[in-house]
Amino acid sequence: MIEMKDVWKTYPNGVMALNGIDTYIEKGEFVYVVGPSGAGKSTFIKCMYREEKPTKGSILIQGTDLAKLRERNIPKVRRKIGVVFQDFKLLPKLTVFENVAFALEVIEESPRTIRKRVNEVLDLVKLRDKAKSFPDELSGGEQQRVSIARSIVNRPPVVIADEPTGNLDPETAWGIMDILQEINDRGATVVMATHNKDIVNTRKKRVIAIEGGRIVRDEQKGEYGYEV
Ligand SMILES: Nc1ncnc2c1ncn2[C@@H]1O[C@H](COP(=O)(O)OP(=O)(O)OP(=O)(O)O)[C@@H](O)[C@H]1O
Repeated sequence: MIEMKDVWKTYPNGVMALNGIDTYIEKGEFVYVVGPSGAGKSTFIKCMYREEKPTKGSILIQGTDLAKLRERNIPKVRRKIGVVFQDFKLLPKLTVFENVAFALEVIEESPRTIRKRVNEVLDLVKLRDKAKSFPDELSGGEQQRVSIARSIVNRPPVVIADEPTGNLDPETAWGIMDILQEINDRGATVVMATHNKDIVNTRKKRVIAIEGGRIVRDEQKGEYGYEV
């Protein structure tokens, strides 16, 4: 499903953020990416949806090499990948419904399909009653649920989340994990970078630990493994 082969990333300022990453993530897996601050987790995640282009190596997602992708083909591949951010990145002037619908409008789905799909995902994240609200009228947890709804409305086979619970209190964070689990149960592959020790140690999954831009540990049902 996702295969990284000898992936290196050096930023223009000379920082070597990834130093030879090799990994394979199977369809339907749920993977935590952990490691100290500055280890390269975000860079790893960003390369996975071609927000950053690796300096060397290949990243195959369903057979497409993201490292070789031409700029004009990026949007098409991004549709296969839902992305969830720590800071939600909702459009403040659009309602909840409009924020989620946006991804479908871009690909010119019919208004009927848009209404149906948006309502479906808003039901999944339990926010149908907030469809007409604006992001600043919602709590942090609700905003993150909108952002998850937006990430899956295209039905991508892969959902990538970079510290999705980083801005949320512990109880709200668990609610977000329940939704990501539901998405995984419905068949999507989920890759999530996190500093949340409790979540990793409670919801045992595959853990990939990155330090100094290298994978230093890769365990099924792994532990967080760092002090917080
Ligand atoms: N756009 C950039 N330009 C230059 N250097 C960068 C850039 N983004 C990240 N870096 C550097 O690359 C290294 C890896 O950063 P990255 O954000 O991937 O780490 P991280 O593990 O996600 O950290 P954190 O847990 O603090 O979010 C760090 O040294 C960081 O300073």
